[in-house]
Amino acid sequence: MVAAYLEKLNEQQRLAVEHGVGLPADKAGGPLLIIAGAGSGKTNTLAHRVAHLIVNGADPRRILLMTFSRRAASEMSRRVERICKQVLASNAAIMTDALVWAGTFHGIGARLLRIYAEQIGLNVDFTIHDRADSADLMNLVRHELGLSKTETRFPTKGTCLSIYSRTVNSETPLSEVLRNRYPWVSEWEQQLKQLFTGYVEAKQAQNILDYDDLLLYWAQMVGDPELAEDIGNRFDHILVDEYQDTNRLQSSVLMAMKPGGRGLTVVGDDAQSIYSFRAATVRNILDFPKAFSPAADVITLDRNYRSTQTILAAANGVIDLARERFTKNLWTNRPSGERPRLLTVKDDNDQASYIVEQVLANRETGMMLKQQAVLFRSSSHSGPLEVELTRRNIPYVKFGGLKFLDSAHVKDILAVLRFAQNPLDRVAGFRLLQMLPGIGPQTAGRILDTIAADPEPLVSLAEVPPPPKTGEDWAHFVELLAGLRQSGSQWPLEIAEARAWYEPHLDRIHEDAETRKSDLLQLEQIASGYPSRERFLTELTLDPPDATSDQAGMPLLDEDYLILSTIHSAKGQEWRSVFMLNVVDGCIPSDLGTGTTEDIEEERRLLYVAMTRAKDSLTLVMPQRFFTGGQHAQGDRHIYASRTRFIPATLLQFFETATWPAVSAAASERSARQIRIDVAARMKTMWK
Ligand SMILES: Nc1ncnc2c1ncn2[C@@H]1O[C@H](COP(=O)(O)OP(=O)(O)OP(=O)(O)O)[C@@H](O)[C@H]1O
Repeated sequence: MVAAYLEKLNEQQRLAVEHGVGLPADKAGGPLLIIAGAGSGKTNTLAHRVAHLIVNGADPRRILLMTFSRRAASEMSRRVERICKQVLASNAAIMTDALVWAGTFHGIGARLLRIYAEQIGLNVDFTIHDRADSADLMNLVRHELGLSKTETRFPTKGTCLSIYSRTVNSETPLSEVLRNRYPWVSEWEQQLKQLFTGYVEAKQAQNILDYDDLLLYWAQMVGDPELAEDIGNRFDHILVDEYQDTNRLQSSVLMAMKPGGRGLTVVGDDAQSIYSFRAATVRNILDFPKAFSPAADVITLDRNYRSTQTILAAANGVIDLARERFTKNLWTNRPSGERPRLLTVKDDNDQASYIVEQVLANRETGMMLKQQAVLFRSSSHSGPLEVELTRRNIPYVKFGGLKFLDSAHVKDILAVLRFAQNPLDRVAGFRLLQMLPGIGPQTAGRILDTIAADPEPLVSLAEVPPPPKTGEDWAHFVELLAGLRQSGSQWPLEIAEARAWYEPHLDRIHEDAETRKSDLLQLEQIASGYPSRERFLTELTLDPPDATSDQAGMPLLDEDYLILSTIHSAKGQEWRSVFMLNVVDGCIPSDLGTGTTEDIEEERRLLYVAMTRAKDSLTLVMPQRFFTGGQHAQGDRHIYASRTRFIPATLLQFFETATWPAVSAAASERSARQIRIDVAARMKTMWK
C-alpha cells in the first residue's frame, strides 16, 4: 500500500522522495542531485524524503541533515514529524526527536570536532570566534607585526579577514585570490602571508577556532582516510539543502565522507545562488553528478506551486536575462492574478506611507500581517518604514537586521562565559578584564600573559595580586570565574550568576542600563533552551538569532506582526503579499559590490529570490529620490534614482506600472496652472 503522504506529491517530487529508499542500511541508494526551482517544493520534498526514510526503517540517529540555518533545520524537523505522524502515529515524535544530526554545516562541524578533538590534537574546550572577534584578533596580530604602521596603507582588519576567509573557503592560492578579487592589495602578498601565519599561531595558542576553521579542520580531519571512513560511517544518509550556497571546502568534506556518494542527497537551485561573497560556488551543483562513478542521478523540480502565473512570468523574465543559466524556466498552473506592480513614489517617506496604507488595506480584506512581508537589499533601507510602523503602532519583526548579539552588553556576558570555558581566549579576556574599573589594555594584557603560561590559567588568576584601583571588584571577579569553571556548575544557572555579577558594571558603564537588562533576560531565556554552556556558546556564535524588533521586544508568537526582512534572510520563505523597497539602481544592484560581472549577476539573482517569495501579490517600489546612508539623521544628501537595470523596458510588459499617490488629470492640470513665477524662464533671459 502506498503511504498517503506520497500521493500528494507530483511525479518528480515523488521520484526524489523514493529514490533508493527501502534498501538495507548498508545498501543505501546512490548519490542524488535534486535541482529545484523557486517554490517547486524543495523543502517539502526534502522533508518527505527524510520522513520516508524513517518510515522505511532508517535510523534517525544516523541521518545527517544539513541546512542553511538553524531555523531551517528546526522547521524541517517539524515537517518531518508531521509527515511521519501519518504512518507512525504517536511514535513519530520519538523518531523525529532522534533526528539529532540536523543543523548547519558549521554547527555539525563543531560537534564532530569536539567528538574527535583528542584524535586530531585539538583541546576539547576550544571556543569559537565570530567574525567580529576574528577581525579583532587579526588586528592584534597586525599590530604586533608592525603592519599597521606601514607607509602606504595596509588593508584594514576586515579586509584582511575577508581575504583570509575567501582563500580558505575557496581552496584557492592567496596569489590568485588577490589577483582576481583584491588587485589593489596585491603588493602586500608577502606581508599577508606573514599576517595569516601569525593569526593561525595566535588562534592555536589561544585554543580558538574561527568559522572557517570549523570547515577547514573538518576537511583536514576527513583528509585522513581512516577518520573519513569512521566519520562517514556514522551516517547512513546525508542530505544537504541549499547546495548552491555551499563552497568548495564544504563539498570537499562531503565527498570525503561519502566518496562513492552512497546515501548522499543534495538539493539546490543555481538561480537562487546568493552567497558567493562567502565563496559559495555554483560549480558545486553543476559538478556534482560527475563527481561520482556511475554519475549521480539528477531529478529536476520545475513546477512552481507558490506564485500566480503573472508573478512567475515576471520573475522568469528577470532571470532569463542572466548570463549563465542551468535550470529551466518554472511553470505553474496556478491561475493568473494581477500583474506585479512597479510603483513609483516620490521618496522613501512616501514609500513607507504607501506600504503602511497597503498593508493595512490588505489586512482589512482578511490577509493577516504575518502573511505580508517587506523585503530589502540592505538592512539600512527599512529605517523610514520602521519609524512609520512604530508611529502607527503596527507590530513588526525584522530579520537580518542588527544582530542581537552585536550589542555591547550581550557581548560582555558572552565574554564571561567564553572566558570561563577557555581562559586562553584573549579577545574574550581583554573585553572582560577591561570591564573592571582601573584595568586598561596594558594591565589586561599583562594579566593574560601571566595566566596563559599556567596549565590552569584560572587557578593562576586567583594568585594575581589585585591590580590597583580595582578594589573589591577584583575578588568578586576571581570568585565568579572560579565558580563558573567548576565542573559541577549547572547550566543555565551559570548565566544567571554571570548576569548577577555583570549588572552593577552594566549600570556603571551604560546610561540606558534598564533597556539593556531586558536583553540580558532574553538571552538567559534563550540559554535555557540549550543543554550546556558549550552548546549554547557554539550555536549562538554560529547562527545567532537574526530577528530584532522594536524596543518592546519580540511580539508573542501568536500575535500578528508584519515581516521585514533582508532578501538574504528571506531565503526559503513565502508570503501572500510581498513588497520590495528601493528597486532602483544603486540599491539593487547595490553600489557596494565591486561591480564585477559576477557581482552584478548575483544581485540579479537576489532580485529573483525576492520576487519568487510572493504567492498572490507583488509590489516593487521605486522611490525617485532617497537619502543616502552614512550621514546624521538630518543630513540632506540624496540621490535621484532610476529603475533597476534588471527590469529593462522589454520586461515592462510583465508589470502594472503606477505612481502613488495617484495624480489625477485635473490635479496635474491645476498644478501646471498654479505656477506663479517661471524661474527657469527668468534665468534664461538673465544673459540676453
Ligand atoms: N506537491 C505539491 N502539491 C501542492 N503544493 C505543493 C506541493 N509541493 C510543494 N507545494 C507548496 O509549494 C510551496 C513552495 O514549497 P517549498 O517552500 O517547499 O518550496 P521551495 O522549493 O523550498 O522554495 P524556494 O526554493 O523558493 O525557497 C509551499 O507552499 C508548498 O506547500
